[in-house]
Amino acid sequence: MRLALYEPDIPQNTGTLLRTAACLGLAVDLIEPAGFAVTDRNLRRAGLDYLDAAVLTRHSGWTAFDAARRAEGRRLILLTTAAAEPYLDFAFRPDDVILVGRESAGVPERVHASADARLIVPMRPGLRSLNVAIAATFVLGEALRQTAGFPPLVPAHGPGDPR
Ligand SMILES: C[S@@+](CC[C@H](N)C(=O)[O-])C[C@H]1O[C@@H](n2cnc3c(N)ncnc32)[C@H](O)[C@@H]1O
Repeated sequence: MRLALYEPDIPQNTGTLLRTAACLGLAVDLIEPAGFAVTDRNLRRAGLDYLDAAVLTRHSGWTAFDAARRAEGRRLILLTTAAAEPYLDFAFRPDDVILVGRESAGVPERVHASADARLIVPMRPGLRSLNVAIAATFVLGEALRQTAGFPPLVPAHGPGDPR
């Protein structure tokens, strides 16, 4: 399972997602341009002291990312508020790429059309969207549950250890 971020706008969300992916053992594809300079300094300021544990691949743009994804034979699973299929009804595969859109505008039509599946986290009517990191976390949790992809549990912390 991989997580892909389409032209993210907000470094704090990218930091949250990189940290989440690092903790879950997921690689991240960052599709540029981003709305901020993608530097270690900016990502660390976004709360990511987990950067060393993150597996991050930067792509110069959509075309480069999509070519790499297709070459590896991975399905593209887009999370979008424009979907009709709830994510809980979908059968995930271990090598799927889960793609989230940019905070300001989601993804353009050609990206929408390239996806093998488009999934929604159901919401109450009249409300626009979830925070991108929250939406991704719902779906990654289900995808990892279905594919038995969570990291094995080992006793890592004592009660007084830093988290
Ligand atoms: C803040 S939302 C973008 C809203 C944007 N106005 C749009 O039209 O897509 C950022 C990203 O979070 C994800 N997202 C947010 N809420 C979602 C939901 N309920 N179901 C699926 N994805 C969601 C999508 O990937 C979306 O592109």
